[in-house]
Amino acid sequence: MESRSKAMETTKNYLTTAASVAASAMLARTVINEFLPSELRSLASMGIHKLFGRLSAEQTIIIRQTEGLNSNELYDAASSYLRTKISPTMKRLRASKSEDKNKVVITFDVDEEIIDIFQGAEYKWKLTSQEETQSNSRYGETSIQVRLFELKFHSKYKDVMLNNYFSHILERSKEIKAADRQLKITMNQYDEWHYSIELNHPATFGTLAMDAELKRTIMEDLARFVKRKEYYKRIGKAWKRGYLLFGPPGTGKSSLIAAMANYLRFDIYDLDLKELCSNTELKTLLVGMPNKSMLVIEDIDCSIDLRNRDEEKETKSKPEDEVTLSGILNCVDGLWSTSGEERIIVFTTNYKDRLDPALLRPGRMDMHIHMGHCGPDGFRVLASNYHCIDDHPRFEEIDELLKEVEVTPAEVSEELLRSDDVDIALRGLIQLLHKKRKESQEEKRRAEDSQDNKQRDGDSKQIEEEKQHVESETGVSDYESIEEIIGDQDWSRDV
Ligand SMILES: Nc1ncnc2c1ncn2[C@@H]1O[C@H](COP(=O)(O)OP(=O)(O)OP(=O)(O)O)[C@@H](O)[C@H]1O
Ligand SMILES: [Mg+2]
Repeated sequence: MESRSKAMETTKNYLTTAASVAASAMLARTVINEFLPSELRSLASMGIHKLFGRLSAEQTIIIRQTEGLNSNELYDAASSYLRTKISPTMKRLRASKSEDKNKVVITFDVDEEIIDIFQGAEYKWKLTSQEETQSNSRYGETSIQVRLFELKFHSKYKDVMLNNYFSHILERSKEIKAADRQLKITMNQYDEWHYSIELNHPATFGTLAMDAELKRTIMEDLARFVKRKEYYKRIGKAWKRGYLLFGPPGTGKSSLIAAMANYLRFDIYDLDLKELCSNTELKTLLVGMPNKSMLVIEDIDCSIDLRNRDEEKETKSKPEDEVTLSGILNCVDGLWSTSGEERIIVFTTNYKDRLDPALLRPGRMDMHIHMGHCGPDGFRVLASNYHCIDDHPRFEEIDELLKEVEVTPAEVSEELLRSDDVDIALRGLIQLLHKKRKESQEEKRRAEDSQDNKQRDGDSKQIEEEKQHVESETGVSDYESIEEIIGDQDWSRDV
């Protein structure tokens, strides 16, 4: 009896150890032969054969939280990765939040299973926990709980798993961690990246009011850029991309920069050129920037005189005591930071026409983005941001006004924020649009009047000149009388 239960227990243990299925099969056959009546033997043998056929194809890999004293990177990566695979059908989940993060993290609990499909193969994950004894010189033997993942898969996918699946998990977990990371904005003082603060700008492409088509183009451009490491290598170009944002104040240039950083999960390096004394200092700062970061130079037209490159050439003999346009161009062309990769460079300006054509030349800044006044697309986004509405009886009227009136998204936002009551807020906006329309009509009228005045001034000046000319030629001082004198004469021939 004792030997029988021992044999059964051994069989059970073997059954759970997929790596030793062949041995288990042999043992099971022995058990069948020894303990089952002959008529049941053939039936049981067939069943066991099928079962082991299936099990022998299944392999299990154990991924422990720690290996000895070392933490296991693969376990951490799998934890992050599997978090993204949690499905609503799972019965037991765990929730946690640390004080320094403002997010609740959901993970799955011990004994829950997750099935993941990768490159056509099925991987079955289960989190388990087991008690182990640990000897310690101080406390002697203590028991600890060790977490581990059991990963089961068909043995034919073993190579795929070892070569691709684990690296996929490690790669994805890096991305997930990057997405969870708090973004920073770093500023320079003189020639050093001096202090960083958390970037908590809430702008995203979703909340940005701009032409829908332009928004889509920018998002696609960014997404393509980050995927193109190999492409840039192949064409021999630094893995960088430059954007020039231009438009009047309050049209969302800085908001777009924040949206780009939030979208790519890149830190921002906000460079104040006025803090710098030379191109060398500029180089030092660029070299000190990490990968996956965004260099931002706002109001580039105000930071440095970028109008006349010829002047720069003329003063070339001067010591390098300022940041020059060619310094900036080198930074755009990526000459000083060929070691760095995955960089975005963004310049902003309110006045594109003040920039040197060298900076605007094709191939220099990859995309020129015009941030314009608020149109119907932009207004819809703002109405949804501030009042969670996507339609309202007054939208049509507003759309019509927006076609005529130049108003910035910042001005529209301000009106929408004035009241929680959407009707009051929209009424305020309509009043603003009417006021602006009136102002611009008056301005137009004034401009036309001044044009007329100029024309009139010009005419009277011309008349005055003609008068003086006639005076000097004829000695007659009264214009009326000149007309009388010359009468029908051919003036040009006479004069
Ligand atoms: N396109 C936009 N979409 C959403 N909100 C906007 C947009 N433009 C402006 N705003 C609102 O107006 C505020 C000011 O906009 P922002 O600072 O982005 O403008 P800017 O173009 O950078 O102006 P400046 O030229 O003065 O630097 C933002 O915080 C935001 O609330
Ligand atoms: Mg700005």
